Amino acid sequence: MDILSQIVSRTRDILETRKRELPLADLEAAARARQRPHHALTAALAASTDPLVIAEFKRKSPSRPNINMEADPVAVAKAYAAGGAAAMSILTEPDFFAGSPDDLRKVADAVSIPLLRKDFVIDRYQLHEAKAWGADLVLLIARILEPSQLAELQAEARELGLETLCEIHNLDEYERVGDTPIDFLGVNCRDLKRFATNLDQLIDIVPHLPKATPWVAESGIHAPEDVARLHEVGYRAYLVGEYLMKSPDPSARLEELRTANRSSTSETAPPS
Ligand SMILES: O=C(O)c1ccccc1NCC(=O)[C@H](O)[C@H](O)COP(=O)(O)O
Repeated sequence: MDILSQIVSRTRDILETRKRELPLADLEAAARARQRPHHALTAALAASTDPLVIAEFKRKSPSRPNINMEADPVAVAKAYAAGGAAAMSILTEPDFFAGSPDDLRKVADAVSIPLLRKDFVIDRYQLHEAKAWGADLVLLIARILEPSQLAELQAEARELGLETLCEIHNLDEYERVGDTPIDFLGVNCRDLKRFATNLDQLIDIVPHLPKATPWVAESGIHAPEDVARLHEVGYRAYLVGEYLMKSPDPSARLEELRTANRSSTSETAPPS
């Protein structure tokens, strides 16, 4: 079984338990009771043509067993907000990423930037969890969803007032998205068989990407030059985890990433 299948299988087990402990009706009531105002990443996108950094909180991952196990989500969130993060991504998957719902809940109470629940969403129950825990956006991974399921989750997310980042790794996965009206298209350049990242792949796929949906470059971004290169070919946002989580000064590194286009020598403007 590949790593994504293992994670999805574990996610199904976790969900079964959670649904028993908190039925959907009670979860919906908790989501309605949450007072946090909505923070839209689409609004940040409309307000600026500079690179938007979606800064990720991630203690570990299958490819990196120890990124920053001691990190405090609220301290990291405040550093990211101070560095000008357009949004923050928070892993809530417990077993493979050492994330938790509490990480998201605490951050939601501490900062006023859009928050992405980064998890392996396969069921509408998880959208309601995301809402109840304070998220503004959810990740939908094309490879683990049937096209019809993707469309249904997208529609329900929208009803709940959640924006969606739909992730693909290649063109076959993009086919699965079809006409589903996602808010952001993420291209993840991590090959989950070898765990290697390859930014060239993000560039090679560009001619095939839709012009009308903003693109998010995901994984393997470790320098302002990476952002500048991807910005030149039309990416608008950058999901960055390990590089920021390992830095002793994430605010400063983030600021360099989000202004990377200003030091770029190229005159090429990203497509609008
Ligand atoms: O990172 C992994 O090892 C991984 C394994 C299986 C599924 C997903 C995985 N990563 C999730 C991500 O997409 C990254 O956390 C995100 O793109 C940030 O990447 P990076 O900046 O390279 O930490």
